[in-house]
Amino acid sequence: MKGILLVNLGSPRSTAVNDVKEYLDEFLMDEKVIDYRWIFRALLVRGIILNTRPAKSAEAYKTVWTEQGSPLIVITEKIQKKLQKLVDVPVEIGMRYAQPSIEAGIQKLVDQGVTEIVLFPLYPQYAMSTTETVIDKAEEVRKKSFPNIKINYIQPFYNREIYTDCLAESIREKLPENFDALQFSYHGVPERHIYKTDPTKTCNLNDCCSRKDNPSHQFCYRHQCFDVTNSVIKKLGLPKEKVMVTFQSRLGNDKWMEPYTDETLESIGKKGVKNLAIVCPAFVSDCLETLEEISVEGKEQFLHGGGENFHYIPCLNDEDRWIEVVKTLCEEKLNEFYLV
Ligand SMILES: C=CC1=C(C)c2cc3[nH]c(cc4nc(cc5[nH]c(cc1n2)c(C)c5CCC(=O)O)C(CCC(=O)O)=C4C)c(C)c3C=C
Ligand SMILES: [Fe+2]
Ligand SMILES: [Fe+2]
Repeated sequence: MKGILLVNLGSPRSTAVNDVKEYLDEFLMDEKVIDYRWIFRALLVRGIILNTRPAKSAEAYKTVWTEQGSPLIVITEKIQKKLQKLVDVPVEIGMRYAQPSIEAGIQKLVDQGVTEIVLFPLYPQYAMSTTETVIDKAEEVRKKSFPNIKINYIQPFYNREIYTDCLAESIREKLPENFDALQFSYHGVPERHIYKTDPTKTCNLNDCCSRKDNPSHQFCYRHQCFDVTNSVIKKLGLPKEKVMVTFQSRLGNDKWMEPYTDETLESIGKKGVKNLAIVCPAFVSDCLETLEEISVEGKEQFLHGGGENFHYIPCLNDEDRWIEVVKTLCEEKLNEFYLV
């Protein structure tokens, strides 16, 4: 029997500082997120970051937390429920960090008689810190606890027409009538991650990411962000001069991909962008990074820098057209089981 596991990043179990600390410890001690040797990672995470960040992050989580819990988990559950109505195989969810874990999600499927799983990492673009770590974790769990099940992974879907059509339509409906610019703010990654995962060692984090057809693109997060932006603005008929791509949420002292979202928001008001629309297509579901960092902090930065109207465009969340895309991508992979 087949089944589907939807995997998202995960959130702390509550907004208590200790729960946030436990979550950040698991997240940041992942070698695909902070890719230093264990001892240096532990010194940085446990010796520095976890002393101050949990309290700050807990305050931020409090501002977005709902009665049902973390927005990211609540929305992932909504996607699961809607998808379950459209497909005739069991659908469960699992989080890369904290609960419900990937292991718990697989166990639920196995308890329903599932032996072949389509696992969907809910990230449009590939990154070592997203898709890759999800697959690593799922393989670790499979080998340890479920050696007899098969898992078929859905690959990043940034360049699938059904996805970019869906995103473009969603943005079109939510764009305000008047805006001077549309900003695409993607979660950032350290530049080092891009070089590290480039099998061709040709990406220079510059023009090569915007070039067409380069073998490095399959593992280039930066290219994949540009590709989504280009597809969407073409479908919306927007001129490039009205569009910006920036990268948010940097952490630590490494050089992260530029330009930075916060610096851009602080400066564009003075450059004449008074009415801004902003969208975050690295996330399929709204979460701390969109609801607090962009909608609250980002808005303040923009207004402080001379901007006047800030319009946040929500993620795809549980929109019906997005659930149809999820269904199609899952069904393609479910059908592959019949081919082997
Ligand atoms: C969408 C893709 C994501 C990438 C790429 C990514 C890389 C990445 N993130 C951190 C550090 C943090 N991220 C945090 C929150 C967070 N990150 C993503 C997604 C990506 N991260 C999401 C969806 C969320 C929100 C989770 C939620 O519960 O809503 C946090 C925790 C919050 C905070 O303290 O600010 C950290 C820390 C690194 C270091 C990294 C790449 C190396
Ligand atoms: Fe992150
Ligand atoms: Fe590139």
